[in-house]
Amino acid sequence: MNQVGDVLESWPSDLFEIRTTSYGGRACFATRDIPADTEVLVINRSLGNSICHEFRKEVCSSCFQYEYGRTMKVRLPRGYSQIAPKGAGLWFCNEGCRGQFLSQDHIKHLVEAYETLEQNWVSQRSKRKAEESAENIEYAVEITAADVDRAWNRLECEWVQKVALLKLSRRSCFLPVIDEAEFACARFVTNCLFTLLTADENSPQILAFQCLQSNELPKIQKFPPLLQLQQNVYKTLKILLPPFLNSALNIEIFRHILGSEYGNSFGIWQLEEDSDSREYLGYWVLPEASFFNHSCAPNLEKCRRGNCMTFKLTTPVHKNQELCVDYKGILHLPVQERRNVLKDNWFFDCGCDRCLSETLVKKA
Ligand SMILES: C[S@@+](CC[C@H](N)C(=O)[O-])C[C@H]1O[C@@H](n2cnc3c(N)ncnc32)[C@H](O)[C@@H]1O
Repeated sequence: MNQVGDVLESWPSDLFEIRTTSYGGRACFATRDIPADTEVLVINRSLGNSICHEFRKEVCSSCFQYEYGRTMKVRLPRGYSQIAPKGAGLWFCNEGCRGQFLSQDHIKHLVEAYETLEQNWVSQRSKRKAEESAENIEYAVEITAADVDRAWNRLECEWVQKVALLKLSRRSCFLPVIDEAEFACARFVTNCLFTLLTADENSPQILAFQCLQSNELPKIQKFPPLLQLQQNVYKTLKILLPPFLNSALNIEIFRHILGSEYGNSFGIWQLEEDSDSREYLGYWVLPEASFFNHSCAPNLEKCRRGNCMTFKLTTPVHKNQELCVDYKGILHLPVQERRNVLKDNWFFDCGCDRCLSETLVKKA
């Protein structure tokens, strides 16, 4: 994986740079005095996104518009009926959004891949019902890094190599029956592979992605069934993805996509409502925005406009001051509760100035 130095060469903003901190890995620091309300970063393309299963017909696949439970009106145009007779699980709020989505280079490969996953999802319906009631798996108490590596090595040696020797028509016997979470995850990884194949490999987005911190181990330790979920998704994609996207799929990239997703994704929230009543529609990964650390006294606010995300200063900052966001909407909580939320969800002990000063006051 790349070093941050490579990312900085083509960094999209000259207002801040990435440096290593003493308390929490890398973070972003202002390169000059900057006034309040400045947008320090604007991102127009995600590495990948995932819409929660229950919202997939109700959220625009292009701008994430959500209209209070109404199914989106616009589907793929007639010209796509050959490669995507079931509509590839894509819904749009209007033809402009559909046009924008379909205008991406090589988009037919993504549509074809989504359609294949969609057809598999529908065809497994009856098997899924039978499996759901049969499931009763026990998991080890504490999984180690070596356990995770071993599980993937086993999959590579015993499953990938065996399936690769089979004729295409025989491979479907080795398809796992997947559930909603696995289906959504398969679409997310497909979306990421598409971006990795079609974006400029020297773009800040791709270079930043390669440097993202992975939280694979703490996440699997906290939710052991995830390892099985990931392997089911990998098997599904290895068998079903058409050649263009399959050419980019290997275990290393797959683990990095999911490992980095766990600590670096941003929620996609309904826009029209306030923060107490808005729906959580899904999430997306924005690698260039993933070097902002959390602070319980942040100076940046995130704002989504359609499929564009901006990071704007809420106060003026001085040269060398750190630029931070609030990861979880927890600023109103007492210090120990904030720290528990961050530890449970993001696996870190918050080292921000506010936590340090409030903890010291408590101890004094
Ligand atoms: C989105 S990344 C931010 C960039 C990260 N520091 C890096 O080097 O890639 C989130 C991770 O940064 C670290 N981090 C962010 N905010 C922190 C804080 N307030 N205190 C300690 N660690 C923090 C944690 O390891 C967290 O999982």
